[in-house]
Amino acid sequence: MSPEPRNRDPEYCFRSPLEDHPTLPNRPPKCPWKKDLHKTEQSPHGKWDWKPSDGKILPSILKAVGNTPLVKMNKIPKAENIECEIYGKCEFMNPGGSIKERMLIRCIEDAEKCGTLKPGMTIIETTSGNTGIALAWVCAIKDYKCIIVLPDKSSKEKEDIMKAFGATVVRVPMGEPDISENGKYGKTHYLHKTTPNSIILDQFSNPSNAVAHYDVTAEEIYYQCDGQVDMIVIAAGTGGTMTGIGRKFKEISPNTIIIGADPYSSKFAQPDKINETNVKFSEVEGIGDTIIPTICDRTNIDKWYKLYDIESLNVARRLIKEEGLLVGLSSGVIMAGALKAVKEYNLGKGKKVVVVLPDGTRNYLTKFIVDQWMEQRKLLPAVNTRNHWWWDI
Ligand SMILES: N[C@@H](CCSC[C@H](N)C(=O)O)C(=O)O
Repeated sequence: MSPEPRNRDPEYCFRSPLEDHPTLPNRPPKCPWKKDLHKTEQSPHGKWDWKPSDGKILPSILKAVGNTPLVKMNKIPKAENIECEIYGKCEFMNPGGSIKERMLIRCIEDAEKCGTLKPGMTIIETTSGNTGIALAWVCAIKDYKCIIVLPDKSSKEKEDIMKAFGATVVRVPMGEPDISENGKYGKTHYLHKTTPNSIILDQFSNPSNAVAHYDVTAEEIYYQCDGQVDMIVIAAGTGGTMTGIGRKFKEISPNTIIIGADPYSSKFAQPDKINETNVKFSEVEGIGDTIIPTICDRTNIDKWYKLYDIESLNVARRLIKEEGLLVGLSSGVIMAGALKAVKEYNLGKGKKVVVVLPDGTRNYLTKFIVDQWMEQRKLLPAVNTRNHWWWDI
């Protein structure tokens, strides 16, 4: 199905381009991928020796990554008068709990092959959490040291999981300019400069991120749907999933409609004017940004939808309550975008829609699943269940 790829030669070895001063990871990409490249010459991507589990005993938990279930949704489509099939790609069922694991293993293995990552080194990364969990998890298994730079918006649940794997977690405040001393990229840069024998994998610029989804996640979806995928709905944080899945599908299934879902306050969506809003903050973690990371290729997105937290978080709660899918915040954005898209595109009986569900409820046990948390943020109407006389004063 896919073209035979080139061998990964040293010129493709990625090094985070650290200068003396921190810079934003939104440099122009160097990847030569173009829509019809695979028809004329070999893919620029290296082939990954990735073997999915055969269902027998695994040599380590790392081999349990991927092959996540694709699950039919039943009640939500019915309640919304939607006739097409909607399937959730359950990335929260990866062993570390998110979509970040294939790509993290790929980044590590590529760095090991290139010799930029050697035994005993310390890996430093800034993350909204899921990449950090995946990294801390792989480091625990492979005996690397790990320092995670985590914005204070990210949940305590995520921090605790990383610490359980043995990572050091350094919190940075929101609102600091990203490349300032206390900003997420500035702090990461400083820690790298001052930690001997350290490396930054740089998920925002590292092509191995997108290529993992191109080589594996996209192929899984195509296989699970027997080659009929009419629509895929995804979001972007680094843009790795979007780039990898988008590029592979434009090659193997060019009629698949690719939809991007983006929370208000983020600036990924196109055209730019649909991002215009007074909303400055979203509770959603892990997707959305105001810079477009180096690896993010938005050219394969056919249409973007913007979502408010009130709709996304309530849809995330419905995914749990009505479909039994223990999803996280960003899944609500993507599913809310999917509901709008299938209606607007008028997808009828027999059409197949895949909604990528990036992480799970475990990361947000104190957040959107708690009624009071939702009510405090006016995301759910506050109900006077105790009949307080002063309620409406
Ligand atoms: N700009 C956002 C999202 C970054 S994407 C990171 C990725 N999802 C991760 O798990 O690290 C932010 O910084 O919060």
